[in-house]
Amino acid sequence: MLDVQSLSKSYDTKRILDTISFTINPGEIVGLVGENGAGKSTLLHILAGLTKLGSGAITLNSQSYESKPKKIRRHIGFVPQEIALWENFTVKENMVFFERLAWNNTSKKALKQLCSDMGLDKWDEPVKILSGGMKRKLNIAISLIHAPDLLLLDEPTAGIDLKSRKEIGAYLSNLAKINGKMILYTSHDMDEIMQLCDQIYCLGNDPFYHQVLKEYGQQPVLL
Ligand SMILES: Nc1ncnc2c1ncn2[C@@H]1O[C@H](COP(=O)(O)OP(=O)(O)OP(=O)(O)O)[C@@H](O)[C@H]1O
Repeated sequence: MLDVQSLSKSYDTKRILDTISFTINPGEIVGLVGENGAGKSTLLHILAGLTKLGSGAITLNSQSYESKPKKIRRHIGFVPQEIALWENFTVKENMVFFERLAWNNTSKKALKQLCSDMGLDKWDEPVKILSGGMKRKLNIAISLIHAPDLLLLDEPTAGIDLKSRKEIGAYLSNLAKINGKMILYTSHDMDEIMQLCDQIYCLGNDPFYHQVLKEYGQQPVLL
């Protein structure tokens, strides 16, 4: 379980996250919504161990971020908003490159299977010729190489077509429901969030988002 208690974060004097608390259970997909600048990426970066928290406490499977940061990092997969791939390398070369940086050893066969499970079958093609949707899928596949328990996705379907969105959604659903992963997901697409997520949290005080959530039949859970 991911347990976030009274987490706050400021940049200079600007308070971005203000004593937020929530949990994510194994098998659960949580959607995070909110206006631009509400702090969604900041929260994901803190949970990925890339940005220091200001105050509060976070534990993953009962281990504290503060006392076991390196150990915790092994159990987290993070897909940033920006696609981060080697454009001149093939899909296979990207997977092998990132596998070497991972903590566990994964065979090429298993890496290829990871890609094809996600509907990415261009194993020997250079990344630069892939569509945006395929690049997104590869980014997600890379984040899963070390078999993390917690997967953090920052707008993983931004700018991609409906079919790829559906494929990614189905894949993430299986990861949660069959493999028991915890998934935290940001998106500006409310339909997608509604379809995919078991729980929706709203960051920030913009009444527009509270209203939209109500229109979708959701009592907004405000962080
Ligand atoms: N490294 C930083 N230094 C100072 N301010 C920052 C830094 N990173 C983010 N911010 C500020 O923190 C606030 C929250 O940014 P963040 O990117 O987390 O929002 P967001 O909800 O992810 O927005 P979007 O929906 O546009 O991606 C913004 O005002 C941003 O300018």
